[in-house]
Amino acid sequence: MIIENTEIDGVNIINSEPFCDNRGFFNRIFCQEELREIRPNMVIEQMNHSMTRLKGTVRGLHFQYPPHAELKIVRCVKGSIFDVAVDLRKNSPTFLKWHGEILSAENMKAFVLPEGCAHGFQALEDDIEMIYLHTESHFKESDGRLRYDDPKINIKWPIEVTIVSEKDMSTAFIKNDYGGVL
Ligand SMILES: Cc1cn([C@H]2C[C@H](O)[C@@H](COP(=O)(O)OP(=O)(O)O[C@H]3O[C@@H](C)C(=O)[C@@H](O)[C@H]3O)O2)c(=O)[nH]c1=O
Repeated sequence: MIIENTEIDGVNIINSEPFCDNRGFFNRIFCQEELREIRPNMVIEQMNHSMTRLKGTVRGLHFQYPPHAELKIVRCVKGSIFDVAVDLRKNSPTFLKWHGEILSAENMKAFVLPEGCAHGFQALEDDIEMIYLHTESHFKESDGRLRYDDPKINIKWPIEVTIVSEKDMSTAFIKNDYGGVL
């Protein structure tokens, strides 16, 4: 696994080389030892799988508030997506900045989002599938959301937005005195 940094501290890309032969491939998704430089002794509490039917659909932006703030590692295992991290750590030099990356079943990249960053993505084709690894379980009461189209973040989604869930559409826009998450 080769770990790349981005302009947002703690937001990393993990590149991996699959073992290929005439049967297909074998690829490592998580290795505590190899990811030690990101987080020593990382404990994965939950793993989730989602499918998104329609190209252009946006899910997000989501995070969990403390005490259940979590690190997430996400991969696209079918199709391709535009994946986004937004920095919500108020003392960070990149507060409210975002980083986007194309993840696909083909490029096998994983995106690491640390505690205090929101996550969202857009399906770049129909029937995409995502795998998530989480260092915290899901806590409904710690659910945090931002609008995918918040002008204070101004994410440039690559294609026309087709579907957004009702819950995500009913999220409030950021106020002027927004204090962040961490
Ligand atoms: C996120 C989540 C949802 N759920 C339930 C709640 C709800 O009834 C149903 C669907 O939830 P949502 O509509 O929030 O699903 P979705 O919009 O796909 O939420 C996901 O979005 C992306 C961007 C992320 O980063 C993920 O961590 C997750 O928040 O699944 C769980 O049981 N466990 C979970 O970890």
